[in-house]
Amino acid sequence: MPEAPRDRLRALPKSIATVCLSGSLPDKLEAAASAGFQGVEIFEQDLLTHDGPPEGIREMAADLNLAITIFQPFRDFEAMPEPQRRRNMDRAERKFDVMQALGTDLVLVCSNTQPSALDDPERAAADLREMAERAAARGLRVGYEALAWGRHVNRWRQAWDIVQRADHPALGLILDSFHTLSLGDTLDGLSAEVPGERIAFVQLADAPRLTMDVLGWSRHFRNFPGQGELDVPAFTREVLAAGYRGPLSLEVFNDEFRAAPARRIARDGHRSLIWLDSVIAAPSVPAAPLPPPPALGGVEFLEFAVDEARGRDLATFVATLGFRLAGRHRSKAVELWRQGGVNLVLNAEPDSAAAGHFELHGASVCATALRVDNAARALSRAEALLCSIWRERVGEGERAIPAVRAPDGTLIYLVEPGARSIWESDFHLLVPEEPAAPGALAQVDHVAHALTGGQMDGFVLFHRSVFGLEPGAPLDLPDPQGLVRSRAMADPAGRVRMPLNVSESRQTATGRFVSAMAGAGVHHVAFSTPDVAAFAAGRTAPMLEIPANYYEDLGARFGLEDEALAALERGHLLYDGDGQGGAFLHAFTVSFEDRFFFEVLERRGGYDGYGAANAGVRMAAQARARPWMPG
Ligand SMILES: O=C(O)c1ccc(O)c(O)c1
Ligand SMILES: [Mg+2]
Repeated sequence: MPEAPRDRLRALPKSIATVCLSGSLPDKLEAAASAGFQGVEIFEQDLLTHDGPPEGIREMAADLNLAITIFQPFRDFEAMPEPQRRRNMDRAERKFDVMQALGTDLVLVCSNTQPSALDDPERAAADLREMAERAAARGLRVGYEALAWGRHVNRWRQAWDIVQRADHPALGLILDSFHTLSLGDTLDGLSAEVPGERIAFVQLADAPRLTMDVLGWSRHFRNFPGQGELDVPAFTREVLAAGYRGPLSLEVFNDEFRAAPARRIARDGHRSLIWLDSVIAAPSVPAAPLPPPPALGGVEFLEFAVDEARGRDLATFVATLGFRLAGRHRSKAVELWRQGGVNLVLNAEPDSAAAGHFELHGASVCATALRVDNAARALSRAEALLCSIWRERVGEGERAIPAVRAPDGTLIYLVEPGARSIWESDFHLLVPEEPAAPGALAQVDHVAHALTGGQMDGFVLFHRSVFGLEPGAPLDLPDPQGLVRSRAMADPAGRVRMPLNVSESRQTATGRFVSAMAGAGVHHVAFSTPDVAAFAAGRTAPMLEIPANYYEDLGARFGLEDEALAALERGHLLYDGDGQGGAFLHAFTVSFEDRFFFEVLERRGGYDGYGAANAGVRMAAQARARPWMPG
């Protein structure tokens, strides 16, 4: 019986190129092994800069149980005129010496980029045949990869044509998802044209869609599968369908990755392959290697780390938005503030996860609780995806809520609907539920995060793989003090939404937040209401002032009546439309100590975005506004 693609992937060794990781070569090997990889690609540059013989690398890798899957790259080899041709053969022999010392049998030859290279597939094939013959004499193999910017060879079909012409058992084809997908090519037809055993090696990388030269794109902006916008799952499916059985190897050139701790990046890399494994499954495959992502029912609560004084201030602030004290924890210094389906937990309990967070970051969101259909299953998925799990100590009779630690160190609690709510089991509830006033806040619509440079890809992968949130297209938002890059994550039903913002500048709204917070965290929380006009009319919250010019322009852009514009302006409301009858009305509070702020919004007619068109106006207003101060 033919194996299902998914089962094949699970059996394939997972490898990562040393070029993905920061640090010395021993650091890189150690990080790859600790993240659970079985193999590494050794980049020549990492070997050249290493102070020690290749035999030492071989031993180090063996001690870590890492296979050296390939040595690379070997450049500008094929189809060179003489005398370079002869010199290249000598160069190859010297690389073979290194490979034997390293203990790897495969070398990657990438297609020639030299202007002097001949446009002659027969010559390219003859050169590769000779190289393969020399390799075979030592028990080694050669793989040929088309670089997307190769002088004459840049598509996998051209590389395969040359490999076929060379017709040597020690020469195979190397496929790299970036080179194929960046040119708009696919592997369609691969399994009909290339026998699996002729594929010598497979490299995987994703990337954001950028309009720039492909070399620069490849050298600086690749990322791990699931972090970018290329169809790496489709690519991988084709490779497996062709019968390839070798390693799947991550090869990512990325400036941010190379500036980040190697262990974190290696763990993200392994997580990306586990995720890939789960999404390439054909629907007909029965056994899931990963429990499916949870069905999400929204945000059950947000927990703020405070001390007693900050807790009082924050309570005063949220009261202006209509929240009421609804309960006190049975055994801890924790209050519940509630409105509609929104629960805000103010945690001032010493010696708790919240207290640790407060020490480090000050008043801020330390945990988000998601409503999930099955907490145990969600937890086992998270564990399989290399996440760390947290269990807070609980008092007698209180409910233990399991949590996953997010990449910023905050907790994500998993709350399952139960016979007794966590509020009933853990809190003395104070006020009975009342019917909602007009304009009352109903749900948490989205929780926006501010990230420090280099954190975006890790966050995207974490939320995509663990919770099944899908990333939207990356957006550039203009702050008066610099650029904010944004990407919104949401579950398919739109119940959990999480825009992620990152800024290189410390002066933008995002950058100031990250400075104030000493790290990444929740930047703002948006609440939905069925009637934002009623909210605005009855508001006592300190809202962000919006300049009159904004409303002038709005009238012109959307053809709104003067009456409607005046109402928006009175309510400090921003407006966006999706061109399909959907509309978005939203207003912002000033910030709480320049740390975080709240948004109140109404979605109409299926509007699915976040008012990105208004982000520039909001950020400029925030640059002018003073934070809210108690009293
Ligand atoms: O950027 C490069 O030159 C380069 C080298 C080797 C590879 O395998 C590759 O994909 C790119
Ligand atoms: Mg490659």
